[in-house]
Amino acid sequence: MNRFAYLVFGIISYLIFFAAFLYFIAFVGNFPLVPFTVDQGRPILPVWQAAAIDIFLIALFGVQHSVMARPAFKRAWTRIVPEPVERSVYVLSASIVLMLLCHFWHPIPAVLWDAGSGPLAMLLLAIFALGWLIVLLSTFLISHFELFGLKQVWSNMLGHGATEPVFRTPFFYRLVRHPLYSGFILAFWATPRMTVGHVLLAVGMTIYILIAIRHEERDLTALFGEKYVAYRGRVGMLTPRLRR
Ligand SMILES: C[S@@+](CC[C@H](N)C(=O)[O-])C[C@H]1O[C@@H](n2cnc3c(N)ncnc32)[C@H](O)[C@@H]1O
Repeated sequence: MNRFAYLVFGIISYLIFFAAFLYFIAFVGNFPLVPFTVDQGRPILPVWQAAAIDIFLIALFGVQHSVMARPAFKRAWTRIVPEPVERSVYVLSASIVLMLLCHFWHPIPAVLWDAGSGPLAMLLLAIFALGWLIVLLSTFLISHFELFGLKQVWSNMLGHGATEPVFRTPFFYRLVRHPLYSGFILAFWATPRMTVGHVLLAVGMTIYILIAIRHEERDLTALFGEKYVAYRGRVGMLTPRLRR
């Protein structure tokens, strides 16, 4: 019974994540498909008031992601939360924090650049789309269903134990160590019309990504040892390394 309940919980968490992810693409891209976007929806507040709220939301996102992903937190947390659903609880928490960010975000409308609607704007939109595509593809390259907790609840349903983490370097991962984060950075920065609010989101998320990489690489080095150290030595972090 528990196994089935965990599986249902895992599937529901995954579906909520997917809806939040699609919403977030529309939010960053300012698509009028959703009520709140980075530049539209909430009333315009004085700049410092809006900036304080937005920075708090980015920090909340960063803290949730960083703290709940650490091995020490997971060890303590799985004394309360059953191990098979630990990742699904993480995914659900991350989705809730992402939706809070989208819902309470306050635009700061001053424009920093505007490429209009010509070829440059098209190019920036294409880079934006490419960024999200890289994010999605990267999740499949390192194991989409494990990253989002479905593999864990399914293995548990079949009565298998937890699987050991596997070090993978397919495709993009041969060029850069963090393609998923590179994709996010492209998606945050590539916009035909950059406002102060949007640049705050892009800067905040880029800082978060740089901090996340530090923590993630420390954990990966502890987990995979020399193999990861060698990989780090030969492959660039967010952009391919130019050979001499
Ligand atoms: C949100 S994903 C981001 C992956 C990577 N940082 C990127 O930007 O493509 C984070 C998870 O991927 C795992 N991970 C990162 N690089 C990996 C690799 N080369 N092989 C297997 N797992 C990896 C980390 O341990 C972590 O659980």
